Amino acid sequence: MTQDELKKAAAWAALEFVNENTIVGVGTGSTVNHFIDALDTVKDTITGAVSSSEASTEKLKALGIEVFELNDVSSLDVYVDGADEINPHNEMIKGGGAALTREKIVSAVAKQFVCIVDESKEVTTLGAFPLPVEVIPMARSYVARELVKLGGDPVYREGVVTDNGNVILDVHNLDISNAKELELTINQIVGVVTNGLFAHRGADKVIIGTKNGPQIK
Ligand SMILES: O=C(CO)[C@H](O)[C@H](O)COP(=O)(O)O
Repeated sequence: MTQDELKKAAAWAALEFVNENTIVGVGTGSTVNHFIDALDTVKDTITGAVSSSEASTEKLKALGIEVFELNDVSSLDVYVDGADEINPHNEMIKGGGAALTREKIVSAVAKQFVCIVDESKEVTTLGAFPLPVEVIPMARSYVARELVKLGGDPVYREGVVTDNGNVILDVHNLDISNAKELELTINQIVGVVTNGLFAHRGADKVIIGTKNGPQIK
């Protein structure tokens, strides 16, 4: 099976966590795109969705799924999203698609975070995937120097502007043995909007697309 087929299998298995008459939190990325296709098959049973990116919003609306503003929704049963890496504690690196800030906001509102990944995303220790950090544009060089002090090698993701009008630094070679601590440390740097460590709000359920079928942990 290809990586995309494994992503698709994990995404469709997430329908199990979608309840009737609810608003579903929807993430961003190629795995989530499969989930949105799956959601299309049950769209008459749900109230609608809250989305974490312009890209997902566009896809949801094109299928006729109503997209609500997060400010108009007081709670979400479930948020379904992919990840770039996930460790055995269900801590993740996210933001490969530059949607990390809205993803963190929508997931904070949800009672349950269901992470959908193919098996290549499972790691023992986070950090082989460079950590995305969303930064206010004028703070880019300052934040980069501070990230170097933390042992990282930040690389400016040229040509990318987030849905919030900010830029992304992808930080290589960080020691992420303590993801919760590093998440807070990086958030303390002035000019950082969010970093892609989802450790304090990790996944509650993980659906892994494997060659033997989707496994739910
Ligand atoms: O965090 C994300 C976007 O900001 C995605 O969930 C992550 O990059 C995984 O993407 P894909 O499903 O395409 O592998």
